[in-house]
This record gives sequence, structure tokens and C-alpha cells, in this order.
Amino acid sequence: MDNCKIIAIANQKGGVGKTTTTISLGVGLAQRGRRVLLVDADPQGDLTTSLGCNDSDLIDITLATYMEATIRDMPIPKGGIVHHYEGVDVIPANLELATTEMSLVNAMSREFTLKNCLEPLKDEYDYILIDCMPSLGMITINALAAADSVIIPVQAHYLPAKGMTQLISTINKVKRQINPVLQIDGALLTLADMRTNLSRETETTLRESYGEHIRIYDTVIPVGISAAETSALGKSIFLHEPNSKVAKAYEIFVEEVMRGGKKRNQTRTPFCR
Ligand SMILES: Nc1ncnc2c1ncn2[C@@H]1O[C@H](COP(=O)(O)OP(=O)(O)OP(=O)(O)O)[C@@H](O)[C@H]1O
Repeated sequence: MDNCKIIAIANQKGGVGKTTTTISLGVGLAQRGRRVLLVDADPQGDLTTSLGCNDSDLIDITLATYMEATIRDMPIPKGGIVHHYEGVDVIPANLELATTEMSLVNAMSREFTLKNCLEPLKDEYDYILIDCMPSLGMITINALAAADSVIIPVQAHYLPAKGMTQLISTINKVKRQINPVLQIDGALLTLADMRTNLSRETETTLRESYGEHIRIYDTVIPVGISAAETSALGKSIFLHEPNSKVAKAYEIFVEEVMRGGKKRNQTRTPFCR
């Protein structure tokens, strides 16, 4: 039986906390005994760098190598998965992934290349989390085609919340045309400073405008310097500052994800007021 859940962490907006959420969720799940693979699907390689997996000895094989091999119908090279000492495995990425995105244009079954790469790995993991790049290009479409579900980090500002309509519409299109099982697990409010009207209003707007259609996680991730520091340290917030408010919020979020939630009506694309 297929027990592996593949979750894409996606938002075409940059800097909304996708990478931080992928790492925190992944490490949090690993701390609870789950076998976790993190896939860096962003040529910027922020997840790779943030976990210190960009050592030149380790980064010979990246997601680009996996995808190029699949495009050419060659065997996937061995040894590309890096183990991080906090208990998660990582498929790293670097700028080569941008070239791969271009090769996909003429590839057969181009939307399914990542899915085909991940298929043989599913037996080894309970969760595969894909950190998407801030665009809705072909690599992100590949992530959505490979995933069972999507988590959408939303920065607590009005404009990023508005961009969700476009994202949800793309997710619905992928669901209709290439991946009928795809679900939206939920949207997670990130980088929130609840002392400001802007963050409070964004939360209200998000819950009122989208809450009927998609789950808005109860957890709100606050803005915190400890989270900003982790990307330079090669470790998660749980190891860097376990007692910080950001770490505590991500702990609760991990529990929320593990509990699952009610399915919402996702057939219509909601519009932000
Ligand atoms: N809760 C937080 N508090 C403060 N800073 C944060 C928080 N979460 C993330 N950051 C910082 O904000 C920046 C953007 O976060 P992150 O890289 O996770 O976003 P992203 O959506 O993956 O970005 P991109 O779209 O560029 O890949 C990073 O410098 C990160 O360290």
C-alpha cells in the first residue's frame, strides 16, 4: 500500500516562508518518527543552502541530475540524496535546475518528470515535501503533478493574500487536467506581526474570503528574528531556538498537518475581496 504523502509547499510569491515552512515541517515530522525527504525544487537552492547541504562534495547530484536522467530515459544516478543530521533526507538543487526547466519544454510527458523521479523513492518515506520556486513555471507544475496535496504559505500582507486566487486557479487547473487526486491541504499565515493592523486584517480577509473553500490553518507563524537567522546556520528553528515563538508555532503547525482536516469544496476558485 502507498503510504507516502507528497506535499508541495507552493506560492508564486517570493519570500513568503515556503523554504522555512518546508524545513520546519520536515524536521518536525522527522522528530515525530516520520521518514521525510525534502526536495528543493527551486534553482535558487535556498533549502539546500539553509540546511548546509551545498558543500561542493555533496552537490554533484541535484534535482536537475534526477530530472535530466528521467527526461533522457536513463537510470537515476545513485547517491544524490543527502542526509541532514536533524533526521531528514534532502535532494538538493542549484542553478542547473533553471536549465532543466528549459529542457522540459520539449520533453515527452514533461509535466510528469518529477513524479517519475519520485515514484521509486515513495517506499522509503512517509512524507516527501517539495519546496517550490516562486513562479508557476514548469518545475512548479511538475511539483503539483507529483503531489498529493499543497500547503500554501501566505505572508501576512494584503497583496500576497490576493495572489492566492491565481495560485488556487492554477492548482484547480492541474487537478482537472493532469493530477485528479491533488488537494489543497491548507494555507498557512506566515511572517505575521499581530501588533499591526495589516497582519490582523490579512488574517481576517484570508479566513473570510477563502476559509469556506480551503482550510486556513489555525496556527499563525509570527515574524521572529530567530527564523531569519536559521538560513545562515544550516539547521532548523527547532535546533537553533527551540523556545522561540516561531519554533513553538511551527510545532503546533506540524501537529495540525499530522491531524489532517476537513475537506473543503475546492471546485470553485475563490476570489479575494
Ligand atoms: N517567521 C519568520 N520570521 C522572520 N523571518 C522569517 C520567517 N520565516 C522566514 N523568514 C525569513 O524570510 C525570508 C524568506 O523566507 P523563505 O526563504 O522561507 O521564503 P520563500 O517563500 O521560500 O522565499 P523564495 O520565494 O525566495 O524561495 C528568509 O530570509 C527567511 O529567513
